[in-house]
Parts: sequence; structure tokens; C-alpha cells
Amino acid sequence: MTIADSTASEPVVLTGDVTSGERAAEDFLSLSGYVEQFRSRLGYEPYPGTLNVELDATSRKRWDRTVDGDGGTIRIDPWSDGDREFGGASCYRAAIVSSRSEKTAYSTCHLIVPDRTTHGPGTIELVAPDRLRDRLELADGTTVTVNVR
Ligand SMILES: Cc1cc2nc3c(=O)[nH]c(=O)nc-3n(C[C@H](O)[C@H](O)[C@H](O)COP(=O)(O)O)c2cc1C
Ligand SMILES: Nc1ccn([C@@H]2O[C@H](COP(=O)(O)OP(=O)(O)O)[C@@H](O)[C@H]2O)c(=O)n1
Repeated sequence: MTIADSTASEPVVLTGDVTSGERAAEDFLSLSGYVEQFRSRLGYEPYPGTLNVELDATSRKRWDRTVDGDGGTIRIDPWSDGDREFGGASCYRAAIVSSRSEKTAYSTCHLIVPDRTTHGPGTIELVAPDRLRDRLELADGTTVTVNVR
């Protein structure tokens, strides 16, 4: 299955646990070169940071297979501020549900795959206009389901 196939059929369903990283994404997502692209291409200004989700074994295989050979639905282009080069990213429309409040889905977020990242393929990152830890009462270790379209 590819992301292109999944648009026409069912979303790709991924489950995993919320984790903390090294607070690197916060700095990148505060830069105007990214903020302007998110506003025009995703339709919102992201909360500065990414929510990290460590996938379970089944989801990890599913996601590896899904992204294979797919260019991503929405591209964020590389850019430069004159001194430094910043990498691009691929974004996929997504919705997230917490195992602690399954009635509350947050559906205006995106799974983002930076071209350069410190994370391996077993950890996905989500961007959203709101702080998802607050909106969905998430803590490290909370199991979440991410539906990727
Ligand atoms: C929009 C975006 C752009 C990024 N651009 C770069 C980059 O140019 N160079 C780089 O080394 N990492 C880049 N990263 C990746 C981060 O450095 C980091 O590997 C990843 O987002 C995990 O961060 P965390 O430690 O906050 O979880 C980018 C991340 C995002 C979300
Ligand atoms: N839309 C978002 C983005 C980040 N976050 C959280 O905001 C904090 C800062 O994001 P970050 O990407 O710099 O941090 P880490 O993921 O490296 O821990 C982290 O605790 C993220 O989990 C969130 O709750 N909702």
C-alpha cells in the first residue's frame, strides 16, 4: 500500500507511545522560513515543536512499507537564511486519538518526515496548530493512535 492508495481507501493506522526528544524541533519550527511554508501549505502556524510517537512493532512495519517510494503528499522545501541551509520535509495529513480519551480525536495535524533527522524510522513526529500534550492530556508513555491519510 502507498499513501496515494490510502487517500482513496482507508487511512494507515499507526499506534505507539508518546516520547520526549531533545527539543530540537522547537527551534526549527520557530523559524520564519518554515512558519511561512506551513501557513500556506498546511493552512496553519504550527505550535513550535513536534510530538514524538515511538511506534509499536506492527505499526513500524506498516509505516516503513507505506513511505517506501512515496514522495509525501505535501512538501516543505529546503531554504537558506544566507548563512545556513535548512532541510525540507514531507507532510501527511493525520488525526490523533489518545487511548486515555478515545472520544476526543484531533484531526488538524500532520505527520512530518524531515529530510534530515536524528530519529530512526521507529519514531514519527506530528505537527499541529495546538500543543497536543495539552489538548489530549498526553504524557510520556501515553498510547496514541495516528490515522494517516
Ligand atoms: C520542519 C523541520 C525541519 C527540520 N530541519 C532540519 C535541518 O535542517 N537539519 C537537521 O539537522 N535537522 C532538521 N530537523 C530535524 C530535527 O533536528 C530533529 O531531528 C527532529 O525534528 C527531532 O527533534 P526532537 O529532538 O525535538 O524530537 C527538522 C525538523 C523539522 C520538524
Ligand atoms: N503540536 C505539538 C508539538 C509539540 N508538542 C510538545 O511540545 C514540546 C516541545 O516540542 P519538541 O519537538 O521541541 O520537543 P521533543 O519532542 O524533542 O521532546 C514536547 O514536549 C512535545 O511533545 C506538543 O505537545 N504538541
